[in-house]
Amino acid sequence: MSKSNVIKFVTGNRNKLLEVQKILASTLEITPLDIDLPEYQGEPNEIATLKCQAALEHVDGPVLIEDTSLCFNALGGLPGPYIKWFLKELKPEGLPKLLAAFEDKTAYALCNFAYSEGKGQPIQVFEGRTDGKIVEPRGPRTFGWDPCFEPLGYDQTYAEMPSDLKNSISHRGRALEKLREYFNC
Ligand SMILES: O=c1nc[nH]c2c1ncn2[C@H]1C[C@H](O)[C@@H](COP(=O)(O)OP(=O)(O)OP(=O)(O)O)O1
Ligand SMILES: [Mg+2]
Repeated sequence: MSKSNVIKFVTGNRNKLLEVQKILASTLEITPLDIDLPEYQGEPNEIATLKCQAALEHVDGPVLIEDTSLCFNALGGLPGPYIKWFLKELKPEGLPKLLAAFEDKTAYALCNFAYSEGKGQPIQVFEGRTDGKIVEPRGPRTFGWDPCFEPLGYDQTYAEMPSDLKNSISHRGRALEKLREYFNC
């Protein structure tokens, strides 16, 4: 157990952490805690709540977690929160193949942050969504499915964009806008 008043952001994903730190910059102080939390099933907001409850078992004090989904409209929103396993097995080039039989290539990225001041305290969820489409991978393969996701209104994939542009329109950036509103910062 680590006790502190600063918010512990619990994630096993370094790229997420880097984006969150860059987006929040000096507005909200977070310190990372590298723990692989369980991968739950359910609706994205339920998953975020369960993940936050699990994180509260590791930390004494304020906790922040997030869970990310990539939802294909032609597949009724799947893979959704299970995108991690699809990406692991299929790699980015496999994702557009899932939609080969469909004309509709549209998709949306969802990010659900969950925050609690501590064990026994309420859990607040903040959701951000960015609509786009699934394309053949383009750009650096630095972060997950970024090369396959082209946000609506742009001709670059997330991977091809400068990070400031991605962060200004991304599912994660939009969810963190709500978190900042909540904290008034
Ligand atoms: O902006 C993103 N751009 C591209 N790929 C992304 C992004 N955000 C998450 N991803 C990937 C990571 C993981 O393969 C899956 C989400 O799964 P998710 O459980 O939320 O992430 P994770 O297990 O890597 O880290 P964590 O320890 O915070 O749960 O999509
Ligand atoms: Mg995870």
